[in-house]
Amino acid sequence: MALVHPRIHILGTGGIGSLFAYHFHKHGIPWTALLRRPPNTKEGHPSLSYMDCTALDKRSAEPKHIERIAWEPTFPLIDQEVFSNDLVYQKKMQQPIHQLLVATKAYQTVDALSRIKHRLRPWSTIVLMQNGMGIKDEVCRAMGWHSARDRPNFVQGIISHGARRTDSTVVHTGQGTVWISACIDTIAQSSSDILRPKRNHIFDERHQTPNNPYPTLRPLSSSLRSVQYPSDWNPAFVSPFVTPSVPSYLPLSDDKEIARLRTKSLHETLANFCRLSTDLSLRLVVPADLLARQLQKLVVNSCLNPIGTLLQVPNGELQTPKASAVVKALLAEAHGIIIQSEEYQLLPPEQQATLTLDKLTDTTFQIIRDTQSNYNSTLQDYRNGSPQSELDYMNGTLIKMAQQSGASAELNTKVRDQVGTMFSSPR
Ligand SMILES: CC(C)(CO)[C@@H](O)C(=O)[O-]
Repeated sequence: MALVHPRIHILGTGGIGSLFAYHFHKHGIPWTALLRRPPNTKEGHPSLSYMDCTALDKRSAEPKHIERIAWEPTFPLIDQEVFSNDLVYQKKMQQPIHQLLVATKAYQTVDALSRIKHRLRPWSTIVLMQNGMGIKDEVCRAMGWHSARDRPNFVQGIISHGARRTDSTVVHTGQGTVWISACIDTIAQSSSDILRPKRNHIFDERHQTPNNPYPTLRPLSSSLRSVQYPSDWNPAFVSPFVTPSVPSYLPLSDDKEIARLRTKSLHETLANFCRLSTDLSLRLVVPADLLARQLQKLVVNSCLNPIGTLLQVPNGELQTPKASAVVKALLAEAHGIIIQSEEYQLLPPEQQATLTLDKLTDTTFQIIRDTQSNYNSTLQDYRNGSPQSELDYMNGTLIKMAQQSGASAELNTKVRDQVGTMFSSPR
């Protein structure tokens, strides 16, 4: 029997969301784009083209087309009028989402997720693939997911590929890497367990070597494979007047059953992403490894993005003596903040050793050299007219960490506020 891959829903179909969409399509993984409004196509079916501008081989720059992609609107403004009496549409809009990739801007996440909250279950798996930190906690607070039992699984990703979407074409502009890991629920376990992956059913670290330091996904046990997701669609609920916030499934009362469903969904989601390992240099890492990489990226983004944005220059210009002195001062402050943070304290010594000031400085200036002709993403957002910057999830996260530990965040506050003023002024 052919293997059926569970469907992935994608929220945020800009460059990164569409890059994943193309690769899911290539690997036969069904996916649905959740769009703000019905796509504007003559045929009534959207299409997506993929253009690889990262390869030297000119032939690969030929666009590859995907026709008739599945889509669902999430913002039923226009749709309310068009579809409010359509029972099939109503039914579709209530169906549970088992796997969700979130690739919106960090500051759009809560609003976008709140529109599909009624379709998420405690065993759904949400993959956050965005810049910055602190998004998961903000989402859980805003959705009222206070206990490990109500909230879905979370997977955190870090991506360094460059991609942009123009109309229906996604252009892969820079080869990079994707790192993903499960977020182990901090409520369910004591803090010393959080980053100890050997205790869970997901990672297999037996075959790691110095040349291949990555764990593999444990095979899904046959007992979990046979677990069925509750079929929660009750046709009696099909009504044009269904209120999305009313759950249309009978909540499960058995904690063990919920835990089994969660493990199955988490595993299936990671397995779907791992199918893109070769195409997108995607690496599954243990949670401690991912957290260390997130902290490193947080520091790089918090020091490079605001200065490049305030000066409105490409990354390479940050090597001038004046600009690099400011970047270095920010780096010193950011380092002082992270080493006093709760997150850093959770890391094992080998991961803490990757976050010294010298290493962070070397990495930041290496990235500046590697991306010298690029404009950083915050400056691109500014030039594209975004109403808000993602710095609240970069420098803003460092400032929150500093408030908790009592470290100084004077410079980070200053640049965050200056960039905030820039974004709120007319362009
Ligand atoms: C690495 C980076 C700073 C390069 O521009 C990128 O993460 C960005 O633009 O945000």
